[in-house]
Amino acid sequence: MASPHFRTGYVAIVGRPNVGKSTLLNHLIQQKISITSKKAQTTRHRINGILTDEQSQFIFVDTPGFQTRHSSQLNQIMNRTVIQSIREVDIILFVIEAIRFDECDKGVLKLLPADRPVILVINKVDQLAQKTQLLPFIESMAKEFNFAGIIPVSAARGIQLTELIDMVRPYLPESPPLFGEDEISDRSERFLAAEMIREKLFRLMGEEIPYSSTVRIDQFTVEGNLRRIFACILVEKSNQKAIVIGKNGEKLKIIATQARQDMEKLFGSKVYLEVWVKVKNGWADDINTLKSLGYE
Ligand SMILES: Nc1nc2c(ncn2[C@@H]2O[C@H](COP(=O)(O)OP(=O)(O)OP(=O)(O)O)[C@@H](O)[C@H]2O)c(=O)[nH]1
Repeated sequence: MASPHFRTGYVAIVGRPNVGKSTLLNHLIQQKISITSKKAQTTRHRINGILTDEQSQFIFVDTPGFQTRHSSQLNQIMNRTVIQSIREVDIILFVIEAIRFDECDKGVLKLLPADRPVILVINKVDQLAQKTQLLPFIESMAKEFNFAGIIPVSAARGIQLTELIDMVRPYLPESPPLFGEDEISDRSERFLAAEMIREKLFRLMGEEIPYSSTVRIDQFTVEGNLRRIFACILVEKSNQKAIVIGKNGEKLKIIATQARQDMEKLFGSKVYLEVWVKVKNGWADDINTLKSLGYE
């Protein structure tokens, strides 16, 4: 039974691409749901990760990085999703890198609502050569915005994450938990399967493949302890198709094998996975295609 003072609320994690939002979410909820890679802009959908302890339930809304360089429909939709998800939360974690506050960070900060508590999370402190640089940076950041709190962390190393959780807790409204103990994501398995493939794609391809490549699940069936999944990687150009497939299909085989192994762990079942690669010209600017792929 939840205590009468149990707290439950929504927490948004925002910040420009590559500051470590996905890493932070993963470490906070101790589960591999959101996707991280060296490539910016891998998180495209809103993902809810949930952390429940004895006193509270934190429902995290992971948001895509803001895009300022490109102006395709996809980026506009992504920015809209960010703003939308911020409106629905109780508290915002604004993530930046130690000790950097650039124009892109400023742009993100400007979009945050003034009527919501914002905690400044200064990530990657493990990378700091001189820890003495931190205090003056914190002082200068305190002048930029009326933050509810400022905390240096390392998401990757798990430094100060308990302290961050304790800082967030008082801002959640008193309420019983909204999700069951073992629910870690409200995203469907279908979506998570696509994310697994996409992560492998970006990890293996790096800069060779544009971030606008995407994964579509054509068929997802559960047959006893087997999930049968047919997926399709959509690329923009035929030369990219050849790159993804690789010589004798080797690259694609690695992507599919690694994705299948991750899925088997996540779903706790056997997975039969087939992955195809298709060229979809100019899909990033085709609003109807975006909608059919599940972008809001
Ligand atoms: N050294 C160090 N690296 C980190 C830390 N947190 C994240 N990183 C790295 O920073 C890179 C970007 O991390 P992500 O979690 O993908 O960043 P993101 O903000 O979610 O990026 P987008 O999805 O593009 O918006 C990855 O290579 C992470 O391993 C940290 O605390 N220390």
